[in-house]
Amino acid sequence: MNNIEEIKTLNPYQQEAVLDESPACLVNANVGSGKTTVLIEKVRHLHEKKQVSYEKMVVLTFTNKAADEIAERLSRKEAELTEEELWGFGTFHSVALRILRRFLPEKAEDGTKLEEWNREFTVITPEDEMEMVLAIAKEGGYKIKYQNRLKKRMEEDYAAYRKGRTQGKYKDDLFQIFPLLEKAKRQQNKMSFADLLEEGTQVAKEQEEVLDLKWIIVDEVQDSDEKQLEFLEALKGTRTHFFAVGDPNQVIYSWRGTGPNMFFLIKHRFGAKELTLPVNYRSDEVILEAANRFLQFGGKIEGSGERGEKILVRNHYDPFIEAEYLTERIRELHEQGLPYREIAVFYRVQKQAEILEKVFERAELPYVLPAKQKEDEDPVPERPHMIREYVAEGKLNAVSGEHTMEKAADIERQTEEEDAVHLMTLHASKGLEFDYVFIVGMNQGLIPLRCKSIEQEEEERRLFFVGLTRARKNLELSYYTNPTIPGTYETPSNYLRMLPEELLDWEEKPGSESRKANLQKLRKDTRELIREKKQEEEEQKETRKPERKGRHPKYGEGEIISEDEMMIELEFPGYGKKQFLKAFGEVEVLKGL
Ligand SMILES: Nc1ncnc2c1ncn2[C@@H]1O[C@H](COP(=O)(O)OP(=O)(O)OP(=O)(O)O)[C@@H](O)[C@H]1O
Repeated sequence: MNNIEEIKTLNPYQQEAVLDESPACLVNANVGSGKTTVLIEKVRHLHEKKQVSYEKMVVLTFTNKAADEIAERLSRKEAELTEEELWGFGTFHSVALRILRRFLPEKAEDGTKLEEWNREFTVITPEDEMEMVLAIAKEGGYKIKYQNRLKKRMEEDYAAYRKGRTQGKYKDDLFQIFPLLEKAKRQQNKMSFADLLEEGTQVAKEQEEVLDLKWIIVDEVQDSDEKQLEFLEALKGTRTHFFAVGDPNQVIYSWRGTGPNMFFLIKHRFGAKELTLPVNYRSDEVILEAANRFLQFGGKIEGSGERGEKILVRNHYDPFIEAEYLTERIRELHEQGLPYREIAVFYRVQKQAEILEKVFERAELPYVLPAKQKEDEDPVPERPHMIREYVAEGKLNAVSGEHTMEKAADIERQTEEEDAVHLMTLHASKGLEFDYVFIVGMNQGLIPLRCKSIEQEEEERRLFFVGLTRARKNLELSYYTNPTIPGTYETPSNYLRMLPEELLDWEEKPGSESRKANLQKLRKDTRELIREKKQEEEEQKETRKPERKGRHPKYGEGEIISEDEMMIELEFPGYGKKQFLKAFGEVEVLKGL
């Protein structure tokens, strides 16, 4: 299908977005409304109909996976597309990196070390940067307090230093080390992720005329932070068109400068016209009605009108029992014809995967985890979200900073081919879709996590919204009676109560009717237990032998505790238990007492 035919299959809102040519346009899109579809069709339309060459476009995505998907779809139509042509297609960091590789000075031929970066720089991870700080401290005899928390301190304090702060809250030498670190990174030609973006912004500003971009297109713009915004502004010349799609309801990485407001900030910064994509093509009405309860911006999400099945809510004793249940349930679904790859299990914290993995492995149930998912999706949201794109896909090579399109496509194909259940955190589920979605651990204190602020609470709600809206047809939510993750309450999540009851098939619901019934049963059982116990005591009284006593010439009177043909044992006040051979006849058994 050529681009014109494909545009005809789009709905009028999508078509308007694809064809829009205003200098700046922001598409406020609902979840699952075809953002990716629009973005790809727009790029193709500009190229095929408007003769804009790919080199004059920058198409920024939030993950390498999304960038690869676009590049792959374009390559399918135009086999001879080169990586050079698509230099501007990628994440913010990878595009910044390519700009730097192109425009930074070349390495000095005579090998003299420069005080500035050259284009052969290597990219370092936050861990590498921390090692550099420790080396500088050791060499110069600088003091750093709380070294076990250095990584976190670096994130906060180094960012603050870059903004001009000269002293941190602890009385040590960390802020004196920062200028030395800056110098060392340049001398050693090493760049961190933050350097990539900052330096890339600088160079883009200087080279704006050379780049001469016709279009900047941004996906998931709601997740951009201040630094990324600066990069966009640096790239944009006076004649560059700006087109971005995003959904303020899906902001889930807001701890570093991003926030639901970013979407509206961008609109004003770029003086953008606003378009909408209201129709969700992904999920059935039951799922959308549930999702509507968690919508923070905009009106209702419109859907296809297909009703769908009720959302199952299930209670399991603990994560282990739950994992066993999931194994059986997933097997059952698979036997009914659902491919494993259409089933996903989402959880709030990475640790929850351990039990699932163990049980699935033992049961030989095929499953996959995201390529490289780790601490950045921890419950405590405090990592720079630029790391997310690096870690989420694991494709940005930390040394060269490059990722090849072929390799990425290979990885993609492999995952596509594998028929396996997807296990992932709610964070990692963003942008994906599955027929059947399980969200486990729906206990208060886990989903949502305990929050310290209203902003965090709102973000937790958006995160759950993202999770819910990944499902096309079926959703199953579950909570534990006996949760094992610290900080989790035994009560079901308030989010479950926020869902309209008529949409739910809630088994063992400890609310209203069944709760009353449970209480009544508990009372009845307890009464029965008490009655049984009393009866037992009565019976024991009846069968108990009357107390028997004996007398010993030395120890006096005592109680007979036990006796057989040979021995007799008595307990004497003040002397304790004593045993005697009956044959010696020392004990006189007292009758009738
Ligand atoms: N015009 C259309 N007709 C039919 N199906 C469509 C149309 N547009 C998009 N879709 C389908 O709807 C689903 C969601 O589309 P897409 O993934 O592009 O949405 P999205 O807005 O990027 O989602 P998210 O908000 O989760 O990031 C996909 O399965 C896509 O194929």
